Amino acid sequence: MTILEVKDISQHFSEKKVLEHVNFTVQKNEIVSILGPSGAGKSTLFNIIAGLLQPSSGDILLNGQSIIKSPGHVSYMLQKDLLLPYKTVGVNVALPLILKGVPKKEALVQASELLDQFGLHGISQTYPNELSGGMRQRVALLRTYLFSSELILLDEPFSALDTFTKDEIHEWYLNIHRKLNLTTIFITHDIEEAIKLSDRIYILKDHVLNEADSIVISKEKKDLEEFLLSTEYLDYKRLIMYCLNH
Ligand SMILES: Nc1ncnc2c1ncn2[C@@H]1O[C@H](COP(=O)(O)OP(=O)(O)OP(=O)(O)O)[C@@H](O)[C@H]1O
Repeated sequence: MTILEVKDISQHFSEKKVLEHVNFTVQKNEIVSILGPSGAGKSTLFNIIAGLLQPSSGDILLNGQSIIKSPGHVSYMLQKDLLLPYKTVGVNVALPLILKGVPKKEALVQASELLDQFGLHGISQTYPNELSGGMRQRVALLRTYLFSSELILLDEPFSALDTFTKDEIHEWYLNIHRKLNLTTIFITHDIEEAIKLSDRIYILKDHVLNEADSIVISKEKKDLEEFLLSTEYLDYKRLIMYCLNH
């Protein structure tokens, strides 16, 4: 089932052409990555999907309804976690519920349950600066989920983390994605991360991105470690590097 349709989006800033006839879809429960060189227009595309930027032309449909220049329909998380430092982790996670009008006490109970469910026991009463980078990102991801569960946009959420923490958080995210039935679009520069996490990869290059050029990653995600050592994985990597360079 198609959740998101990006229809013929073009974006020019004065004379500068950034996106030109971008067309793709995202299906329910997919993880889709958008890979592309620096300055290709990935964040611009996310800002358009998030309703923060009006494109020069084209349309964005969420479940068939246009969401052009209409923020609040999708959840959007940037590289920096933007947790409120003077609020506890529990309040930070509960914030979307409180903003939706859920009474604070009830919101805190729900936030605490969500933290417990996803391996973050006993940190509700702590403050963000008491947590490691990886833990902060997990807290921020759970908060992003509570903003709206339909579609989550993640702009390089793991790029500041070290390899070891990244590996752990990838496994963790795949788990919550599955359990919470999420649909996610990732922006990343990291080819390995894209192969590991995605069902499909789109490459944004020379202002263009087309549904027909998506790379489908068919893998048994049951054993991620085995997959990362397989020739199949290397073949995907080679293919993506070729697409980025030609
Ligand atoms: N508001 C704006 N006005 C003018 N130019 C802009 C504006 N926003 C983005 N750009 C330009 O559009 C191009 C694409 O920027 P964007 O941030 O979308 O790329 P990106 O692929 O996300 O890059 P990176 O991977 O480095 O974050 C850049 O050349 C940038 O300078």
